[in-house]
Amino acid sequence: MIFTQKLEHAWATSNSMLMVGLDPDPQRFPAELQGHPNAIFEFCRAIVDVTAPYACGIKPQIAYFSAMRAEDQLEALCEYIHEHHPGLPIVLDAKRGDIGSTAEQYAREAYERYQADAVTVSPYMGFDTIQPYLAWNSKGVIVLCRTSNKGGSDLQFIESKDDTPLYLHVAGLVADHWNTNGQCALVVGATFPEEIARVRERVGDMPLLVPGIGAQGGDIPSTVKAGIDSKGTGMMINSSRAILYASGGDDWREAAALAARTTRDAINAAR
Ligand SMILES: O=c1ccn([C@@H]2O[C@H](COP(=O)(O)O)[C@@H](O)[C@H]2O)c(=O)[nH]1
Repeated sequence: MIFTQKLEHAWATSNSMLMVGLDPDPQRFPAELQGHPNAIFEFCRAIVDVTAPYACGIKPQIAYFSAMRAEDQLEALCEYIHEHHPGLPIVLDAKRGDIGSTAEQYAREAYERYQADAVTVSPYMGFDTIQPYLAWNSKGVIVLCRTSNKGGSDLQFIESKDDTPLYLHVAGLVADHWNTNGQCALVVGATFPEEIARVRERVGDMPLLVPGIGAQGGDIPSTVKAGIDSKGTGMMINSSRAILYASGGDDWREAAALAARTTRDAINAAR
């Protein structure tokens, strides 16, 4: 199944637009996992198992694994998700961007090594750096557009051709020229609902990956109202730390499940 079909299926079967982010920080792990040789895998596996019923997908952020020399644990985790939660798309958050020959290797890393359904990429170096990902025509390519951090405005608000801010120019480029096979999605931060609405208006029903609720404080009702598509779905609204570390005590699994369920419900209440 291609990425967008898998995502549409996940939205429908889970009745959820919540994407659970995996940013595993061993210093914040519960006592029972301290010193465990595969602590990152075990922590993430438990989080996936308890939150899967409330999620439309899982987004591991690769830096949290590679910084800890835990790429093997990420590989094992992706295999585990495909085997035990086959309907859940995996979005590898890697924000790659490099010349074509190197991009080919990044694409193999994401889609072959980690078996990701989609990967995040930067548009900064242009179309020839995105093409190697698009060549994997069953996979998703999620392009940074209006990021959730304050400093995103430094570049993304610069006025490009015909006075359009750069983030909207990126949205238009992806919608009109790069998305020939329906594989693309855009990253738009929940911390900027006005820009979410402008991007939605520009790109029609293209899926949006929306980080920035939870720990970054984005408002769920305004995010949903701004980004919902014509079918009443269209968003992967990510929350990582607010779910992963909902409790540092023995009840960490239950607390993560509750945080995921409550977030899913808050998103649905605004649809
Ligand atoms: O614009 C962006 C793009 C990606 N991210 C990533 O999403 C999560 C957010 O984590 P929280 O704990 O929910 O704040 C993290 O992996 C970021 O690298 C983003 O925040 N903003």
